[in-house]
Amino acid sequence: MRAVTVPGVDDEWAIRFEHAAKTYAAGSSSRRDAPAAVDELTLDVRTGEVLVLVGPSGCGKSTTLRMVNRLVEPTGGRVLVEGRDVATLDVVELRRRIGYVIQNVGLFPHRTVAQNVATVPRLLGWDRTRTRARVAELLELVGLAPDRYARRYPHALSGGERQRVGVARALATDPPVLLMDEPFGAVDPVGRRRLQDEFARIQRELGTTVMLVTHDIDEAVRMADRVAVMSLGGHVEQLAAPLEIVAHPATPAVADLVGRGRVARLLALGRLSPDDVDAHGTAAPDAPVVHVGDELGEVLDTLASDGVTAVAVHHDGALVGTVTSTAVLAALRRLVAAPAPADVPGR
Ligand SMILES: Nc1ncnc2c1ncn2[C@@H]1O[C@H](COP(=O)(O)OP(=O)(O)OP(=O)(O)O)[C@@H](O)[C@H]1O
Repeated sequence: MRAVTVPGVDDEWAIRFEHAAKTYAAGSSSRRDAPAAVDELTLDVRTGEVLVLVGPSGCGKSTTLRMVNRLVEPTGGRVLVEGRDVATLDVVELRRRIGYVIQNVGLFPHRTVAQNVATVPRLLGWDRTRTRARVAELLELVGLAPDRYARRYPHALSGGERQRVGVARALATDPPVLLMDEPFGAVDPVGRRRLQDEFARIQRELGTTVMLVTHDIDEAVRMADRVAVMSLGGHVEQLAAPLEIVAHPATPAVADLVGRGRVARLLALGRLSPDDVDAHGTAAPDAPVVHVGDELGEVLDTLASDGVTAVAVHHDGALVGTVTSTAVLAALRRLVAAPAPADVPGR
């Protein structure tokens, strides 16, 4: 927990939007303001969580994100980071404390990978030894061997490798907050999945508070601790854990977003629980084994690929029974039927 301690401020959140609003000025041809890109947004991002904003194009996701590092100045309300209203902070200082990763990263083309990653440490006046050590550490962290990559230029990297350099650069000074705008959008689906998994590992390791924007609901439910589904005007339709969003969409707009492919998402998010296990069931001695806590999708895969009716279930190293495909279906139904905990947008 690296939040600045401010008297009277609960440090469980790292970013807070208080009735934050943004109306862009209309073009010169019109005398009227455009409708609000973000209208009265109230939302907390908890310290150490990954909060994903997802929603249709133009609903205000990037505007919301950019109000945090003041690339966009709110026209109403306020945004606080670690207890402080960002409008009161020096913008350069603020941006040094907030990592920012965008699609196509924007690496400096005439600087090497190492020089790109060292951008903020150099601005902060770190000495050469400390900077070099940090660059090597970060490249290792994002899976780019320093001796192979440090001296290369961005044009000699794949899209995925460039994106990794962008993440390393954003993390150079271990910022408490990281903003990511479609960070994996330009990477092919397989590379994208790998980057998402690796980034999740890095985030867990560092405990950074992350706000990530995507229009891809699958990316949202895979990456997020909580998902905020937005509609036009930065309106939060639902704010909840990924499973909750998929199992219990709160509004028709959310239902629409998660509707297609919902069962596949439930299979990826739901876990095998002791309730799904038949304690008296028997499986062939050489039957494959699954574990309590495995993804339901993995369990179903095992059942399907081995052509068996039941597989053995282990829990804490011991055989506890068997599970069948019927039980997996029952588990899915239970997920959808379970009563939804109250979702209060913004908290
Ligand atoms: N600089 C700007 N000047 C005027 N209008 C803008 C500006 N930036 C964004 N907008 C408008 O504000 C609204 C919200 O845009 P924003 O980029 O925040 O949406 P988004 O949800 O991130 O969209 P996308 O998924 O397409 O990137 C849109 O109607 C957009 O046209």
